[in-house]
Amino acid sequence: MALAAARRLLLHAGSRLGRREAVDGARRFANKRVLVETEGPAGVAVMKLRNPPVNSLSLECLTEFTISLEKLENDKSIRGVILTSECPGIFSAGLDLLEMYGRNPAHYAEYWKNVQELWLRLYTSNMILVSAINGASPAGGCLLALCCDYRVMADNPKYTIGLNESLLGIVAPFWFKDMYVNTIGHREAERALQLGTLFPPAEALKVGVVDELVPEDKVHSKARSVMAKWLAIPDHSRQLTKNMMRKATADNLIKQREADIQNFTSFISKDSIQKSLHMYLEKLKQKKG
Ligand SMILES: CC/C=C\CC(=O)SCCNC(=O)CCNC(=O)[C@H](O)C(C)(C)COP(=O)(O)OP(=O)(O)OC[C@H]1O[C@@H](n2cnc3c(N)ncnc32)[C@H](O)[C@@H]1OP(=O)(O)O
Repeated sequence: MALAAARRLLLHAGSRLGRREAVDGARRFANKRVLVETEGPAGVAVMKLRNPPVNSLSLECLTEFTISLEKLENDKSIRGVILTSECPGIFSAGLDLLEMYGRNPAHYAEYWKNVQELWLRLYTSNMILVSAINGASPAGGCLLALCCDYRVMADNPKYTIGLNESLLGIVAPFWFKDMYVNTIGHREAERALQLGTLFPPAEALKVGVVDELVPEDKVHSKARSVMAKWLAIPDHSRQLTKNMMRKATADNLIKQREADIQNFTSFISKDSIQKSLHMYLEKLKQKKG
């Protein structure tokens, strides 16, 4: 309830801000955790996640992300979005583990509903989405990138990308899996999901998790030049083609959203799963020394 009210407020405030900025010619709007700039080539917005330290997808971050996308979808002048990060060295650490650990079932259900919402909006967006992956991109971070039409990644061996859920003792839901299969094929997806593989850039390129590697300082310029190529295609034919390719995967979740929320909630509430998450969070802490 409270979140729905916050969402309405943000949308309202955002649209007022958007109008003022259009008058000023400064094409930019921001929530606390997502910055959207529309300077540069006409019709293109750059969306930057800025939820330090690691751009984890907290409930607030997911909500702001979804609202920003909704605003861009409603702005008929925007045809493409470059998705990137403002946090140095991190694209996104994925879903916020603290939203899935030590909370109550109602919270897990609310959180998961918002994860579904963002995924459906991103995956089925009519806009051209290009990700400029400028840092580590595990699990939900990889999910964001996989929703895009093209993925450019910084060629820095310190960065990895992949759906690593099984390393945490949790299981990627069927719609994460479906999108992985759509992107890298059944055999590679099966192996990578079971092993929870986090691919360094060269391997991510080889297996098809990303489309192109470039030196770190070229990620944004490359994303822009890729965008220019995609913008040259007529919107209606590109959009219908995208829809044809993605609809079945999205519909598969749409027809069982409630059951998927129930599944997630009962799975994540299990003592054994909470124990696994606790151990993983401890491991993250210990890593620091
Ligand atoms: C059912 C399907 C569900 C889930 C899908 C998911 O997305 S689950 C999330 C999976 N994500 C991960 O496994 C990533 C875990 N994080 C990391 O590997 C590293 O943090 C990362 C992203 C490589 C960055 O490393 P770095 O050394 O730069 O930072 P550090 O590890 O010290 O982390 C800083 C603080 O952030 C906390 N944190 C990291 N990831 C998350 C996260 N996903 N959710 C919540 N919090 C996260 C980390 O614990 C540190 O916290 P601190 O209090 O400062 O100790």
